[in-house]
Amino acid sequence: MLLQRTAFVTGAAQGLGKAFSEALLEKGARVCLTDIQTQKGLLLESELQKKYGKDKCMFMQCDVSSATNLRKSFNAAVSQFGHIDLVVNNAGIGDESNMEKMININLMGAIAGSALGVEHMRKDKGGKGGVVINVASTAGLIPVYLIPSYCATKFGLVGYHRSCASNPHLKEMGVQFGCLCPAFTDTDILKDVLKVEYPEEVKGIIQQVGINPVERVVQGFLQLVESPNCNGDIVTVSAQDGIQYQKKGSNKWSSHL
Ligand SMILES: NC(=O)C1=CN([C@@H]2O[C@H](COP(=O)(O)OP(=O)(O)OC[C@H]3O[C@@H](n4cnc5c(N)ncnc54)[C@H](O)[C@@H]3O)[C@@H](O)[C@H]2O)C=CC1
Ligand SMILES: CC/C=C\C[C@H](O)/C=C/C=C\C=C\C=C\C(=O)[C@@H](O)C/C=C\CCC(=O)O
Repeated sequence: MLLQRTAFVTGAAQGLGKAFSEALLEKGARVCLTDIQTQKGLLLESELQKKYGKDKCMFMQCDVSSATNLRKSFNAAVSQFGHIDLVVNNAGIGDESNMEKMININLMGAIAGSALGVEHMRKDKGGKGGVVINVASTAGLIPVYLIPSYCATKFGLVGYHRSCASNPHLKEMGVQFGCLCPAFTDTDILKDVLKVEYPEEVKGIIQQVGINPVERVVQGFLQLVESPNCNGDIVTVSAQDGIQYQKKGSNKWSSHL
């Protein structure tokens, strides 16, 4: 299913973005890795090119909070690979002390990435169709009083996902929107969550909720992108409940798609 597909992944230098990219390469896809961290990204590019082949991946420095930067990176990826058919808007931060920056990256960056994805992929304007995956969070589905601004960005992103997925013109565009909502996962972003006003309370919640291993989130991600029809779907991944799906238009969660 992923063989011959070409993905554009933001925030791919480490954490979940790196793990999603490696999983896609493992399945035979080509990946344009992008991140604001140039050195880490270039090191990863060389490591992955050795493992999967030079023509399988490339790294581009890209700050998702700059629409111009994102557009240039999309164009470079298309020049290199010919087309893009999977966009993974994954870049994100958890800095409650800098609300504006967080909105620009977590929400505006994902919206800009989604819009560019649609522009490049839509069949009715010469594209080949494809899928946009927005990486939100369970903190985009349930309120968490300790991280309200982060929640606002992720609730916003879930709302954007649901709205885009309900566009009746998507069929002629050949584009689908899927949304991944992990709960706490073992990556560097968890360091940010401990910088909030009541870190002990966050630790208490994390202790109750548990921490996902990255591999479990990758499993949820792959199930979403490999689904023949993921449009409007939301996949949550948590240490407590594992992988759960909500199909478009349903308010029920189930353990299979
Ligand atoms: N780890 C967790 O507990 C959870 C994470 N998420 C989401 O998963 C996504 C990935 O985060 P993690 O891998 O966990 O964290 P991470 O901190 O390990 O990775 C985030 C990546 O985004 C990049 N990034 C930051 N600002 C950027 C910008 N302006 N432009 C481009 N790239 C930028 C960073 O350089 C880094 O490589 C984020 O959207 C996060 O909100 C969602 C739910 C749970
Ligand atoms: C700066 C943010 C960085 C990472 C956050 C990440 O995106 C993940 C957040 C995920 C989940 C948060 C869950 C929070 C849950 C709650 O606050 C409570 O509603 C649940 C409290 C206890 C759970 C025990 C129970 O199920 O009853």
